[in-house]
Amino acid sequence: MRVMEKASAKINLTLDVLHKRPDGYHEVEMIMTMVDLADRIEMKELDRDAIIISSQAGYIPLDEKNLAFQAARLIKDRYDVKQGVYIHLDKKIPVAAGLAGGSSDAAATLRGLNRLWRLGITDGELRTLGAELGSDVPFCVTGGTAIARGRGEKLEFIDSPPQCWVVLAKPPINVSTADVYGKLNASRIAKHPDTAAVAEAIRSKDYHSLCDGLGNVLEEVTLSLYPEVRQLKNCMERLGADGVLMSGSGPTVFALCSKEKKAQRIYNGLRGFCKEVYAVRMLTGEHAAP
Ligand SMILES: C[C@@](CO)(OP(=O)(O)O)[C@H](O)COP(=O)(O)OP(=O)(O)OC[C@H]1O[C@@H](n2ccc(N)nc2=O)[C@H](O)[C@@H]1O
Ligand SMILES: Nc1ncnc2c1ncn2[C@@H]1O[C@H](COP(=O)(O)OP(=O)(O)O)[C@@H](O)[C@H]1O
Repeated sequence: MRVMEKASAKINLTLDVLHKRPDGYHEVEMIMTMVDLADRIEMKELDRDAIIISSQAGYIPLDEKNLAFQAARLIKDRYDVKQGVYIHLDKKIPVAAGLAGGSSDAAATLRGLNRLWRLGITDGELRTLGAELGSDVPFCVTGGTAIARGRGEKLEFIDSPPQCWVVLAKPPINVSTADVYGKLNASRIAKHPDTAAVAEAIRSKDYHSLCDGLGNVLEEVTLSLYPEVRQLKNCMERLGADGVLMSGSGPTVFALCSKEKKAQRIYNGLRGFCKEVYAVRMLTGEHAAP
């Protein structure tokens, strides 16, 4: 038997940090949504009890450091599955980019193995399992659009944003999420985004208020460490984007555009000095699941 799963990338439309917690994590409030850029995960039964990972991408770990491996091991241990699995990751989402590529692969692996091994685990239980693998994994299990709280695992699902183009650009630097959170002074954040206002803009399909409300408190850390991320933001603004923001801990920056022509112009304008540029659609309505 063989199953395939799609693992979509997420962007953060808002990302606020309320305070640092005693366990070292940060209490967040953020709006996450999926975009049409995805890895494909193939899972096949193995005739021996092992987890084998392969990928066409040369730059991700293929051992127990891979989040898909960790997801497979977790579900095997928790449900006492004696069968092995071969997992192939067709990577399209840039790595260590702020787009939750690894988290989405882990979530897709949980969904896929639940089907492959007919375990009958509910979506809610898969999200709870996912939280053991990483803060973004529960959202990636279900996809769509959600306000995430806690360390990211407490989810309130909301409507999809209005349909638009999303141009993503990742500068050639690697940013560590732990490092960015570690350098944030949570008690001295200059400007907090208004997540409730952005959620209301989404509910009322008010695209312009959505663009005006974009905000991410981690930008102040990543932009000060890597001036090229600020340059990229400025460049997207000059090229006429309706709204521009860094996703997650970065370094990927995204531009929202309602018009395809404008998205194309931004895409072409960025290609000159950034290798990893994508123009994709926001995933909305029935397409919003990963
Ligand atoms: C910043 C965000 C926004 O969506 O995304 P990315 O930039 O990773 O895509 C997430 O909060 C990242 O989630 P994720 O990448 O799953 O983080 P985890 O593996 O759980 O944690 C990595 C490290 O980040 C820090 N961390 C993470 C989440 C959180 N709420 N507070 C934290 O302080 C901790 O130092 C932790 O050790
Ligand atoms: N399946 C995977 N795909 C991508 N990266 C992975 C995967 N498994 C583990 N990693 C590791 O996780 C780290 C974060 O990757 P990723 O999830 O792409 O970043 P982000 O959380 O910033 O979006 C990288 O250092 C990468 O080596």
